[in-house]
Amino acid sequence: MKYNIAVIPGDGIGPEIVGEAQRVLDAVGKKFGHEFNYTKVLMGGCSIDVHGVPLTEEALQTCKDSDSVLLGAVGGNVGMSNWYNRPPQERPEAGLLALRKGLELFANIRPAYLYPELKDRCPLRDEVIGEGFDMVIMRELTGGLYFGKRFTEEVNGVQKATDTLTYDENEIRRIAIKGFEIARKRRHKVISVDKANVLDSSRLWRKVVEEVAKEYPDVELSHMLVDNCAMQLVKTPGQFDVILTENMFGDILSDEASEVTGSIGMLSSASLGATKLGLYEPSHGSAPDIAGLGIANPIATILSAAMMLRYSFDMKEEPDAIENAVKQVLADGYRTGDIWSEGCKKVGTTEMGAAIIERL
Ligand SMILES: NC(=O)c1ccc[n+]([C@@H]2O[C@H](COP(=O)([O-])OP(=O)(O)OC[C@H]3O[C@@H](n4cnc5c(N)ncnc54)[C@H](O)[C@@H]3O)[C@@H](O)[C@H]2O)c1
Ligand SMILES: CC(C)[C@H](C(=O)O)[C@@H](O)C(=O)O
Ligand SMILES: [Mg+2]
Repeated sequence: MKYNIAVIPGDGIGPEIVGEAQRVLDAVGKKFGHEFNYTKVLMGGCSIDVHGVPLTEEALQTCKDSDSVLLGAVGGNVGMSNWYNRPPQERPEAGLLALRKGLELFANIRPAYLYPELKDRCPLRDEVIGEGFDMVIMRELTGGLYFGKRFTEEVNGVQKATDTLTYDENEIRRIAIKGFEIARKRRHKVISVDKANVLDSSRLWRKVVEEVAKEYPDVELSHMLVDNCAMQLVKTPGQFDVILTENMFGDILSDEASEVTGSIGMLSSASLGATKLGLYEPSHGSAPDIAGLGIANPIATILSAAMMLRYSFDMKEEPDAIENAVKQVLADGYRTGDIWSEGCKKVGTTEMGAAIIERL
């Protein structure tokens, strides 16, 4: 089969990690007889430098016309046109938000799994980790604060900035359904995270999630306030199976969960909508502090490519093969700097990619 993939290397470490994911996809294609065709798309700071905007209409259209999209990361305080000093809607990150919205990818799946081999990289004590850590954050991705009205004004000589948080019941219902569906394939447990003790949007969230839960009697639902959740993630991480939450809470909690797995360099993600077209990207950013050094961990991006094969292309053996190769590489002691510990082989980005391909 032939598949057309839009590839967005982006900024910072983006091109380095995406390059490894593409090499892994090529190896999978060769092994299983698939053809992956790539179309490179500019998005983020690199697009600002060339086109003056973080995402052009043509770039968005190329993504819409593809079978799936693979993304590295965007942003950073570098670039010819000084990306950081631009207003939010003109910054590299605005390109990413426009892409998610433009492709209507409302469901962001972020799995956080602690490989037994990385237990010593987890900052939590053994008795806290207990049986291990294997959860998924189902994050709403096209609503909430990120897409509300925002403006800065001067009122009576005082600077005032406003961001609004809005959800309607349909937006909540469709992400809740995705959360319960994924829980059905896992340990049948959803913890819905909100701030219903303060926010109207959270009260509606809770009400709609409870309605949806009635259709899933085999899935246990409980609610947790977001501040408590941030604490519980490091106190009793094993209690979580699926966290279902809104956009901003999911952004913050997924970075926290990533550290429990040893490094944000391990956290993959898939963004899905109503069709098979998905966006696959690591949960981390462009890591400007290590860009160009050849030391970034490509595993999150490689695991995101595996998610692409599973969710957009309905493959099974192929993503399993990638995931097993990653497990094997870790068991064989290969580590990039972010997950390295005494006694392991420290490798760079390309060596890690090559070691995974060897084990495919
Ligand atoms: N999806 C995206 O494109 C995305 C996601 C998050 C942040 N960003 C952007 O990235 C820029 C930098 O953001 P930040 O510094 O807050 O977050 P970041 O995730 O880029 O980096 C945080 C820390 O984690 C490390 N890190 C991240 N990925 C790594 C990897 N694969 N291997 C090893 N170490 C890794 C970095 O070196 C850094 O120390 C900002 O402009 C931000 O908006 C983009
Ligand atoms: C870069 C930024 C807009 C993005 C987000 O907040 O969604 C990132 O932090 C992420 O987690 O994918
Ligand atoms: Mg984030």
